[in-house]
Amino acid sequence: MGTNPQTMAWILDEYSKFHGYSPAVVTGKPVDLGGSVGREAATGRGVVYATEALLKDFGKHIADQTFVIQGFGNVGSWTARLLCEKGGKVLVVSDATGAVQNPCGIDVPGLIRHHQNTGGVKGFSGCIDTDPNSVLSEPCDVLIPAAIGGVLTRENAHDVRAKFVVEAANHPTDPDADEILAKRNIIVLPDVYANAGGVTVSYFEWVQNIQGFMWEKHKVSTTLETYMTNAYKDLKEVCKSKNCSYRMGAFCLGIDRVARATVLRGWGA
Ligand SMILES: NC(=O)C1=CN([C@@H]2O[C@H](COP(=O)(O)OP(=O)(O)OC[C@H]3O[C@@H](n4cnc5c(N)ncnc54)[C@H](O)[C@@H]3O)[C@@H](O)[C@H]2O)C=CC1
Ligand SMILES: O=C(O)CCC(=O)C(=O)O
Repeated sequence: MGTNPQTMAWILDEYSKFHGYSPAVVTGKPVDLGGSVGREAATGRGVVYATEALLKDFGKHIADQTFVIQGFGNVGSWTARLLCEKGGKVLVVSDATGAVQNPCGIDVPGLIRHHQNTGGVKGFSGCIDTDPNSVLSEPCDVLIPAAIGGVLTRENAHDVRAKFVVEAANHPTDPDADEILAKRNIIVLPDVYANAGGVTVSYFEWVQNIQGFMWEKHKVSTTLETYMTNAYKDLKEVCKSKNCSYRMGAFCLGIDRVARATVLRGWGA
């Protein structure tokens, strides 16, 4: 958060001054300096693939759902843009400058232009300004926190009026809120899966850097879609077999993979 490809270019440059040109040492670089095409959009794109997989499982589609998004930086704006392209209706968007609302669906490309011109979402002419403090309790099908951590707490989890929470930000839901949302049958898709599109394309960037062979945009997007869709299937299977939440399932899956690799290396008891 608060960084961009320019920041990663400085890290690359500083490291390379001491160790020689080493593009694979940092990811999220500008494409002109060995970054991957598609990395900028990757986290939002991954959030959308994850949301699509979740909704499909519940017999729903992005095109018939409404969305509220907190945060309109890299992750929030790409998520909004791609949801909109798939026919989803984004009702409310907020950022550090304020919040905007349009019950008929926000013109996301217009909001992106307004954001580029003014540095925030506040005052966008296609919407009405609304209270940023009530964003998490706005009625919608899917609530997407895509800003800072710790925003869903025991103080406000009772007020959430979404059916699904897709964690695009890192740890937006604290453990108390997680419990409250579960009791209220609100499905939470955890950050460890939902926002993994970013780190996945960072992995693709690293692969491209060490191979010295850059991929085309289509390959990045389609490979990411395969990873996110397969990961959802694996996650769902664990949740079913253990009768647990998506968060618990994701942790079980991750820990089990590390444990298996550890035992295979001869570290077993
Ligand atoms: N950029 C990436 O590839 C990934 C980012 N994430 C997580 O996603 C979240 C967002 O990251 P980015 O979009 O990259 O950051 P960013 O710096 O591009 O954007 C952050 C956004 O949050 C807004 N914001 C800050 N404080 C706020 C508040 N109190 N209420 C509402 N909005 C607020 C800012 O105005 C801005 O729109 C962070 O939690 C980050 O850790 C997770 C995985 C990958
Ligand atoms: O790009 C990466 O390697 C990590 C991105 C990520 O997961 C984050 O910003 O939290």
